[in-house]
Amino acid sequence: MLKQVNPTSTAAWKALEAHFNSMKDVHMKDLFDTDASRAEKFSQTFEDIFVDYSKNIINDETMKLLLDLAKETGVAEGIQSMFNGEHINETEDRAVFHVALRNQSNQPMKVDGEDVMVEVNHVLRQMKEFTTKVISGEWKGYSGKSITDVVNIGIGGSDLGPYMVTEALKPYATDVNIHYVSNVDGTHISETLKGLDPETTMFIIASKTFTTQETMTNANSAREWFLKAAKSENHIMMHFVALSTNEEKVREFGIAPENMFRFWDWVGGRYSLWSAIGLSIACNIGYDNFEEVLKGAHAMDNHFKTAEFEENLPVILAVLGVWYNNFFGAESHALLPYDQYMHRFAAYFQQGDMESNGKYVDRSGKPVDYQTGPIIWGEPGTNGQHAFYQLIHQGTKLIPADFIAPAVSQNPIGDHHPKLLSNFFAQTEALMTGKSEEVVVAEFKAAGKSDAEIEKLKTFKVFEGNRPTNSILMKKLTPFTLGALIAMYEHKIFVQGVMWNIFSFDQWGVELGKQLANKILPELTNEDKVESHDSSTNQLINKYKEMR
Ligand SMILES: O=P(O)(O)OC[C@H]1O[C@H](O)[C@H](O)[C@@H](O)[C@@H]1O
Repeated sequence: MLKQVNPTSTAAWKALEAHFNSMKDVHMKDLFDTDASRAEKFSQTFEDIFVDYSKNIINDETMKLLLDLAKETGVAEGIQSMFNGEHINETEDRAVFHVALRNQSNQPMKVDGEDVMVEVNHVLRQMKEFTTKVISGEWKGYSGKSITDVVNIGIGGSDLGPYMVTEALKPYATDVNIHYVSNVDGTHISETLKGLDPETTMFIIASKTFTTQETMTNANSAREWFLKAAKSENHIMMHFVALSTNEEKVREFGIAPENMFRFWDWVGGRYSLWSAIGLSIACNIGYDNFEEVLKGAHAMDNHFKTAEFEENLPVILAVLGVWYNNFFGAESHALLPYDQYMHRFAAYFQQGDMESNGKYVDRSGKPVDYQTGPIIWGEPGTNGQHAFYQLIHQGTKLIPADFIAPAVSQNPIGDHHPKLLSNFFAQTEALMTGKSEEVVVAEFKAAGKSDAEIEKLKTFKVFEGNRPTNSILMKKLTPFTLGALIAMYEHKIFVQGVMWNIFSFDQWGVELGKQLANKILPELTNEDKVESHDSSTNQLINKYKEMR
């Protein structure tokens, strides 16, 4: 079990508060000027991933105290508890065992005394068999044609991970086209089905619970669309498979058990791309590449489990986040991949991080009196530069950011990649060094501006700098590297949750809206005036009924 420690009650927290007072006005530029070994010291390599975290407002003492905080709050014990399969998701009384899904070592991993690897490997074999048949064309649709298009219907954890990964690994895609439908907005499925042929389309209904309104609605519409052409319900088995933990509901929907790919309650939705939920990934990039993703994650799991905190990438990134979140008062954290293929990376970790650590009640059930999870956001570079970087450079809010890029482009045309990476390096440099008034004035003078003009404009052109960034450089965005990168962020989130004394693996906060939507839905289907809500909600519902 995770031990309960209020982080603010620890000796390390108190020491960090005092230390913060001595660091808050320090400029990183001075830290670099006075320590030639700084970049090397605050960098860490893992396989093909190089992380430079030297552009943070930290010194040796900061890192020592932050790692002390991790130790005092029980991170080492927490890691052990997770890998031991303990029920650390206490409010749902479940283990948190996605690490078993990518356990490529085949060492037994037990939950409640049972080795889960037998079933995990069984489902992986089932996935391999299925995807090999689909990709090779051996799997035939009802009219005898091979499958050309696979549509994954799911939402949240049953959509974001597979969608992000298939986008990120597009260069590895086979001829099977992949589509994702998540939104209950009829537009999403309608637009997706346009141009698809029922004879050659396979639907993957991905839902851990198999009760999610959006997914079931989309699945039913897909079924109708399919049956319109296929006519007979007997044909469903050739075109619909299910990924779920809920066998009964899958059967009720009309999907045969042999077309069901199982996973288990110890797999959290937002940590499930490694499970059967990854079937669309394997259909798209092939099973062997999917296995490479698992291998990369497994390698990161081993690093996380065994590396000293001083060299432990997820731990280092986690404590840096705590530093800004809890001492500098930063509200958000930006993920900025300089790789177009990673355009869904921030969206994926919005769920990963915010659904995990967006909690104001601690593990004892009491409201916290300190900040927990940050707002995660971001867009791929260089698009973000031309949109929101102004605020990162000169706004009033501190926004720590991770810059992520591959050294080798999958599309090395002309000088695109050096240009892309020159922007990455320039932005992180500029965010750190800024631009002083002296430099601004000198530039104006060189351009022949008058003293009056300089006086009028100079403050607008000054950059304070001292904006913290982590630079994550990988050799190439391969399935293995992506797997490791995702696992690194997953574990970062876990470490932060332990340090904040919250439960990172439940998500009660999404329930209320769902409940109310279920209450409102029947009110929308009749002509009665609605009066059962607050006046604003009544007004909106009645307005909608008037307008439709
Ligand atoms: O996979 P499903 O059971 O359909 O759940 C899909 C999503 O539903 C909810 O929104 C949960 O908060 C998410 O964590 C989950 O990923």
